[in-house]
Amino acid sequence: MTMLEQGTITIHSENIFPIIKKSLYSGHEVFLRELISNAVDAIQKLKMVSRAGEFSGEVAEPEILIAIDKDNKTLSVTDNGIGMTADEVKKYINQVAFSSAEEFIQKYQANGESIIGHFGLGFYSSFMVAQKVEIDTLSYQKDAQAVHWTCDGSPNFTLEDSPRTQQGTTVTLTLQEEELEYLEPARIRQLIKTYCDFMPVPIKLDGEVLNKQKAIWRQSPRDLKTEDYLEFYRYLYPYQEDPLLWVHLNTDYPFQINGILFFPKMRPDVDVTKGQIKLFCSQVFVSDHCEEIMPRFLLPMRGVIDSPDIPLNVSRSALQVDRTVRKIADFVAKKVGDRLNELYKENRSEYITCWQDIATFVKYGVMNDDKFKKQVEDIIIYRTTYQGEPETKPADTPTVEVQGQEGDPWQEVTTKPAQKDQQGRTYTTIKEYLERNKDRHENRVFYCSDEATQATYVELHKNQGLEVLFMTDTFIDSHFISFLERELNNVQFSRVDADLDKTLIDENKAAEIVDSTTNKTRSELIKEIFEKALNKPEITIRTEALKSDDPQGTPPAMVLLPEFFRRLREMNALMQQQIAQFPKEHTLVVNTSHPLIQNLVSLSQSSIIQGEGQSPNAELANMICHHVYDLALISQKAFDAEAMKTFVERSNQVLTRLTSK
Ligand SMILES: Nc1ncnc2c1ncn2[C@@H]1O[C@H](COP(=O)(O)OP(=O)(O)OP(=O)(O)O)[C@@H](O)[C@H]1O
Repeated sequence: MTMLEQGTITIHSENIFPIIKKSLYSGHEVFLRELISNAVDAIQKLKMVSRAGEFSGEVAEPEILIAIDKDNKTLSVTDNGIGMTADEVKKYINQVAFSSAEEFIQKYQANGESIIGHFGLGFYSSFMVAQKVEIDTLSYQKDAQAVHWTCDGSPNFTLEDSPRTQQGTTVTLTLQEEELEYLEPARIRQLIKTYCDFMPVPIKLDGEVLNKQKAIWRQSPRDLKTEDYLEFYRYLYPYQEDPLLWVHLNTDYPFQINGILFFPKMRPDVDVTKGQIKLFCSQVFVSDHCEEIMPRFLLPMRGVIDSPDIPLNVSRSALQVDRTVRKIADFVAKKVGDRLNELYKENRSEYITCWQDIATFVKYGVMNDDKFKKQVEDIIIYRTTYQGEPETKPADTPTVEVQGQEGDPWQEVTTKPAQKDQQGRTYTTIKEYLERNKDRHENRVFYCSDEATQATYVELHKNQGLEVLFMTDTFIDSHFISFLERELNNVQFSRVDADLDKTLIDENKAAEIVDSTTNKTRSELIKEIFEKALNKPEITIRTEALKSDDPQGTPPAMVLLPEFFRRLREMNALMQQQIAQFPKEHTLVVNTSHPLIQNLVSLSQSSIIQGEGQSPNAELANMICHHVYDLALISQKAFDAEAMKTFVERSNQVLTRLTSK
């Protein structure tokens, strides 16, 4: 192939200039952020040259002054930084996209100070709001001549000598008619607060310092106390409850990232899909939407991330695919995982206190991020009915302390970290649960998803020594249970009201014959009584003698919802965005050991003697069957308005009947 020509693409500044002015940044207001960033850079650069011994003069107390002149419609920003010579203005200002940063950093090796600007574009954002921009500047260099640069928004500029005697730079914008809002001090204050609050130089308007300056995330965690973190959190999120836990990010390699992430107290009104972390670039606020940068499961966290390595001038959707951004997201997730592990190992009781607030997003993270899962899977904890091992020495052990040997059981108990929360409730991991219960019910986990409605069932399990885990987070736990079942091969989760474990049933009592004429067992008789009274074919009546030292302590009847069918219903309901209704088809377990049920058998039998039909005892027995069933439903909160009305009416009738004897 013959090459016809080789060359450089030419850009006509007349055409490109309007595009830069209009489309460089999405919001006009960022021009102020850009000008102030340049001013901060100029001040930092002066410090650097001074340190390098290249500036013999006195470095004045750094400051940035904003001045508003309503009559002339001008807004100006003055710094006492490095200034520019005529040559520098020609080089850095007249050439768009030419920044001095690289050269500067290479020459002076930034030491603590970081330079914000990098692209050589920021300054031109002032044309988004100004019809004319002027620069008046005097360089720090010996015998420098001050210069004045003017540009009216066309690609033409003028550069002339200036009478300025003060070292530094003033940029003056004559605002366009439609941008006069930037002449309002309140608007300027608000912009400084938003974008420049943590910049390390005081920014003044009418003598008043507008910014906080202290960016504690740039400090070493070693120099910060708990109160510093809390004060910072309160500053960022006023009127919110204090956070329980935070992670201080502080790294230079492979990318630079600083920040503090707080785990907020979880409240039902927190929108977990909306990021609340503020994104900074070298202490300059960029955005409070960092959805593209943070792993989704960490979105509910709050705080600050500051990184000069996040490309800020590209579109936000491009951010999601940016490799550095993805690496930063992984890094943040890893740091969060590390912090949780550290707390779990070093301060278990604090971990447990925090758990309620962090559980949701830890679980969400585990389900969505494989690396995070590997990091934290062993520190996911559940509240349990297990009371833990004794924490104090048993009474019969000698009071004199003997040096424990390895493997000494007493030593192991006492050195085990605390597993209880402040209310004395015990927590466990799933591995500990499975290990502890493997002889009684291998690979089976009993759980409770709602303490109020499943209280009876939990009690029943507890009394028989079956350990129940509380997985009561409606938002995440049902998904998490399915996830765990997939992860932990062969392990099955059964809700306490799904079925009755054989350990809960007294098998011997079932076959006891109580009706000599018909040879029916008590169980058969009770089943018949209930089937007849309720007359609901969709309900399966099952009779069991529930084990207990005190039969009064067990319920006379309870409703069971088989695990598989219940989950299926819940899933269907979820897909149709409805709340799962209580299923019509369910099992009613009648407890044949309960005195009430035994009395019911006697009552029913006496009614037969009295003769069937409308005998008063038959009627009462019938009412009691309904009542027992209703009580079982009530404890599952499975009543609608109509059922509640019937229940109250019947309660009154039963009581009237009983008191009339
Ligand atoms: N107040 C100032 N004092 C001294 N030099 C300045 C000042 N403002 C701008 N400059 C010079 O002009 C150059 C270009 O500025 P500009 O804001 O366009 O880009 P930048 O700050 O380098 O990068 P960015 O586009 O990321 O803001 C700067 O690199 C700096 O050398």
